[in-house]
Amino acid sequence: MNPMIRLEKIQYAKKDRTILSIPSLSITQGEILGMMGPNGAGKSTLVKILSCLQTPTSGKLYYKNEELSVSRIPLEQRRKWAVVLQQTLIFDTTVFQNVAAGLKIRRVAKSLIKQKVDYWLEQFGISHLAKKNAKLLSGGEAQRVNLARALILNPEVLYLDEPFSALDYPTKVKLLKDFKAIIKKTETTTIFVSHDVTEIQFMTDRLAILMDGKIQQIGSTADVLNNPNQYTASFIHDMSLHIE
Ligand SMILES: Nc1ncnc2c1ncn2[C@@H]1O[C@H](COP(=O)(O)OP(=O)(O)OP(=O)(O)O)[C@@H](O)[C@H]1O
Repeated sequence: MNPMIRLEKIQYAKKDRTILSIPSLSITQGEILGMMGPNGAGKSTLVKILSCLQTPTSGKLYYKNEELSVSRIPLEQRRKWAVVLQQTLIFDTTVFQNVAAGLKIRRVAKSLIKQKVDYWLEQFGISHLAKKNAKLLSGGEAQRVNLARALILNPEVLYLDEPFSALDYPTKVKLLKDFKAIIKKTETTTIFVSHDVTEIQFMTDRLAILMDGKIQQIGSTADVLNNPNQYTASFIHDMSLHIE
C-alpha cells in the first residue's frame, strides 16, 4: 500500500545536540499510529516535523509520494492536516461558533456550515451544548469541541498530542470509544501521542516507541506491548505498571 506520509533520514538538531534522528518512517492511509516514549524523547518534535510546524535540520518528508518543501508548505497543503493538543483551544463564544471557526475562515456558505456543525456536534454527542458559551464547558466537553472543530475540516491527517490526558477516567473512556468509531468511519490517518498504555492499546493499530530521539521499536501495537525489545522492555514495563 502507498504510504500517506514518509520520512527519510530526518534529523533535528539544536546546537550540538541531535534531538531527533529518524532514518525512515511510513504511515499508511487510514491507520492510527501510536507514539510513546519518556519525557523529552522527541515525540512532540516529531509531530511538529510531520505537520510541518518545525523544519528538520536535514532529511525529506513525502506526502502521498510527493516531496514537500518543508520550509514552504502551501496553505492548501496545511489545510489537509489538523492538530489537536492536550490544551484545548476554546474561543469565548458559543460551542456552535467554536466548531464552525475553521469553515468560516474558509468562507464556506452559511447553510453548509450549519449542516456540517450540526452533524459534528451530533457525532461527538454535544448537540445540546450548541448555544452554550464554550468557556463554561467541562474539560471533557471542551475536548469534544476541540476534536469536532478539527474533524469538521475533513483533514487527511490528524495529529493528536495527548488530547485525553487531562480527562478523568470515565470521561476519557466514553470519548475514546466515540472518537475511535469516528476516526475509523472517516478513515482519517491519525498519529496519536500518549503516555497512557490503555489509550494506546484501545486506539492504535501500530505503535512506535521513541527514546532519545530514535524509534527503538515499531510494529503492531499488541506485538510491541507484548514483545518489547532490549531497548524498550524497561520503559514498556514501567508504563504498564499502573494498569496491573
Ligand atoms: N527548539 C528547541 N530548542 C532546544 N531544545 C529543544 C527544542 N525543541 C525540543 N527541544 C528538546 O528536545 C527534546 C525533545 O523534546 P520533545 O518536546 O519533542 O519531547 P517529548 O517526547 O514530546 O516530551 P514530553 O513527553 O515531555 O512532552 C527535549 O529535551 C527538549 O528540551
